[in-house]
Amino acid sequence: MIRSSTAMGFSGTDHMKIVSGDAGYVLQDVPHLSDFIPDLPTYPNPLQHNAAYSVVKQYFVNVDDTVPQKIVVHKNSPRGTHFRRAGPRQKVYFDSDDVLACIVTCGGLCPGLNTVIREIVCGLYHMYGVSRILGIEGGYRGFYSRNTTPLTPKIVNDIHKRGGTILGTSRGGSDTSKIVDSIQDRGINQVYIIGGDGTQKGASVIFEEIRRRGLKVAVAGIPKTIDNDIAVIDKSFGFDTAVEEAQRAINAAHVEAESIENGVGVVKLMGRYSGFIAMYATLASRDVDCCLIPESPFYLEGKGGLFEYIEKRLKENGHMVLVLAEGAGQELMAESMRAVSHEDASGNKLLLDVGLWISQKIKDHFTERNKMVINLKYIDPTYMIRAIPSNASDNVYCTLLAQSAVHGAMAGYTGFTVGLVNGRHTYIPFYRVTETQNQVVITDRMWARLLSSTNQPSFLSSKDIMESERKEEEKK
Ligand SMILES: Nc1ncnc2c1ncn2[C@@H]1O[C@H](COP(=O)(O)OP(=O)(O)O)[C@@H](O)[C@H]1O
Ligand SMILES: O=P(O)(O)OC[C@H]1O[C@](O)(COP(=O)(O)O)[C@@H](O)[C@@H]1O
Ligand SMILES: [Mg+2]
Repeated sequence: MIRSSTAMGFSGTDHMKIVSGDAGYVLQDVPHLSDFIPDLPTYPNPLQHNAAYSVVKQYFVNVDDTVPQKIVVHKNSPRGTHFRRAGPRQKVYFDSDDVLACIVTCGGLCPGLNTVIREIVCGLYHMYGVSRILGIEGGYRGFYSRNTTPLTPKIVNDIHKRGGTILGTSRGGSDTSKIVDSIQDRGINQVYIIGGDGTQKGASVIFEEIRRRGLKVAVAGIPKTIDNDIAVIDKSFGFDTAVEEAQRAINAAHVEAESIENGVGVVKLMGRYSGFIAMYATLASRDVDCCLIPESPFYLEGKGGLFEYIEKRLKENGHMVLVLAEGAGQELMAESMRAVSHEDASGNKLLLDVGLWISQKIKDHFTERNKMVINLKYIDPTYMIRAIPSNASDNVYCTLLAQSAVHGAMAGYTGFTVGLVNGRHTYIPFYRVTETQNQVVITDRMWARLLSSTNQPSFLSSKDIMESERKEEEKK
């Protein structure tokens, strides 16, 4: 039995809605329009008359269905945190003719953005009969500085075959009250926000302001991050595509390196704070001798250092390939360059180019010491990877995310991000995806698999291991 408990009150940005049950069951629920607007009318879900869906047994999701965050459990361990299962509900809180939806894309590009836009438009239109959908151009600031563009299934028909976002995007410029004024003035009542961690923080404050004003407007986030750095969810869309495309750069580096004497191929991949793309691209390739990520500190000189390892690999194998995430070695580099730190328009730290820096360091080391002649080739495929359309599996994933968002908003849920948790689509409250970042845990099995596949040094002292374990403990 589920006992509705404690923190149903909403306060400031801590709008937590928590339901607890027997055996340590906790549901971190998402807000609903009826939480702050009384006596809202409901309507039967139009899908029940849809020829395709009406024949599906149990098509509508049971209102009590929830998905556990942890699926590995022990006999006596508490059941732990759960999220509301995504999907169509029997009752909806919007009459389709009254819906005016809008879609905005914010932050950096990511393969699959256009697919999500397409499937929100087609989902609203074909499943719910909603035909008034606006595109907000150029990210958050487009709400108040640009005209809107109408979106129909015809207009978005083949956009999933193109990279980028047809709506344009931007960093910075998220003026919450101007955005909500624009939503209110235009009569928009469903807002679909596609973007990364920064965007979801923006979506959360937009939702807060909408709730404060008591507007019947559903706010749904669709998490976008090529870096896979969004917490809670299994994986972000575009990540698979990025790992696949990164193989082309790694292959090129490998071909170059093995064709010349003492060839060293260096490839820099995306990953500001999280090295998932570098880690998975390395594991997939098998041509990589060393992978460096932000989560795992490393050093260059001396015993167990990178230079010693490169020399060893060149002597053993005649060539080597190094893959690094853009956020790797930032502290090491800042120390050696005494660099001043800068930020982009969204407040993200602007990184120094670790690829160029490390390439120069490697060249200097081998030429200055007159150790051996090396031939180093540096490849930075960042924007070539980011700009491609999503692959087949990401296309399917984007479709399901978009449809989950549409079902959630139509059912009156708001202030949520859609996400895959243990293979099931869920609605996650904003605060859970914005409070921490998803990072590679260097004391987990996956990083151990990588170390054993490349045979690179771990560069870790026992102090580093303890520090990593402490950080993980803090997150729990
Ligand atoms: N803490 C925040 N509060 C409100 N808006 C934010 C916040 N952080 C970022 N944003 C806004 O979200 C948008 C995208 O953020 P950015 O960090 O550039 O990309 P991403 O969403 O991909 O992480 C920008 O318009 C930015 O102003
Ligand atoms: O050149 P830009 O647009 O600032 O983007 C660079 C950043 O965008 C990313 O690809 C993704 O970052 P966001 O998720 O914050 O958009 C990072 O890996 C990279 O540091
Ligand atoms: Mg970000």
